Amino acid sequence: MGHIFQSVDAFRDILTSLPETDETAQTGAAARNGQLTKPPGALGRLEDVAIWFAGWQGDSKPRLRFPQVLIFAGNHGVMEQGVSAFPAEVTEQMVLNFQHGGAAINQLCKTFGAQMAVHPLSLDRPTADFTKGPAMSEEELLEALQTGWDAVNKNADLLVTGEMGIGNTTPASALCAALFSGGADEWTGRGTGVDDAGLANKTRVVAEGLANHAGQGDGLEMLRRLGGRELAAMAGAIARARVERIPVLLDGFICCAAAATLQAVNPKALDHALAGHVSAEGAHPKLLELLGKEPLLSLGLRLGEGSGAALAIGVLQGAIACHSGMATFAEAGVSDS
Ligand SMILES: O=C(O)c1ccc[n+]([C@@H]2O[C@H](COP(=O)([O-])O)[C@@H](O)[C@H]2O)c1
Ligand SMILES: Cc1cc2nc[nH]c2cc1C
Repeated sequence: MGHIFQSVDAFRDILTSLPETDETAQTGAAARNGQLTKPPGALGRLEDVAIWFAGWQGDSKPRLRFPQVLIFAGNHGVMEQGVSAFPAEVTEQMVLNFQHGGAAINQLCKTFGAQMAVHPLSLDRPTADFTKGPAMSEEELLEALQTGWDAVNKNADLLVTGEMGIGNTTPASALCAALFSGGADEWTGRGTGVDDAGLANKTRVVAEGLANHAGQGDGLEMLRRLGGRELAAMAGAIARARVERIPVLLDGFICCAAAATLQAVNPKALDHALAGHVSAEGAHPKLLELLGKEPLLSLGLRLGEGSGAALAIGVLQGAIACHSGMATFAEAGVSDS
């Protein structure tokens, strides 16, 4: 559904009436799963994943042929507060690296046959420092949501949203602290690797953001005040995928914080999404628990750029290949008890 949003409220409206999974396809997939040549439950979580995917694809024997990986990049005014182990210019340098095929995500996309696109969002115009005022204006938030919305290929059958943005674990932590209970210290982690003094400084910055903005509006308003362009673009893409009934794999802490802003507006907004992995960022396990998402992988990654979710494409490919390709007991002439 191509759509030009005239306002953030128009985007908010879309979140109130989202399509649901196809129950018939899901029930059909569950029935098929029960007839496949394996002991019941022997493929463990792969079985649940295939049935879930069947529901969103609307086919009890689904296919996964066209995974899309979208990487959004943004810069952050809050970097003025010294919140990262790396300088802000690395965001743009990494965008060039993505474009030249030299990043981890390029290799993972090649490995799993995913189409990858990189969307830098006004890198020369960082968001405002949220300790001084809202990170974005309404117009800036809207532009980033629309970029994410437009980036989704409606012919894709799986979407991974990833990000690149030096400093962005700080807005992600501030968003979590504002959307859920728990103070700045519970939600703030080391990101790219700040030392103890850096972590204390970051926690102070998150606490200031909370003091200035928490409780001043819904999930999307928090995204405007405390988030960033790449987080908003991921939220826009995840929402678009839902409207197109394209299943989503969420990546690490920043991606999940962006997704949480949608769930804050509509508790069912992430029903079409699974957590690709749990990252090593300190608060990611707690965030996943609050989102009600059990991660598919736990490999100690803390890279971002969609990498953990891209790896989980392989898990989905395996789950769907088994579900749709295996013979039933009757077809194979195997005794079922
Ligand atoms: O995905 C994660 O959980 C994750 C955890 C820590 C860091 N990152 C990546 O590192 C950058 C943010 O870290 P920082 O320390 O600059 O806030 C950003 O480009 C993210 O993609 C990503
Ligand atoms: C080099 C580098 C690559 C990244 N990819 C995603 N976040 C990143 C942060 C850094 C610092």
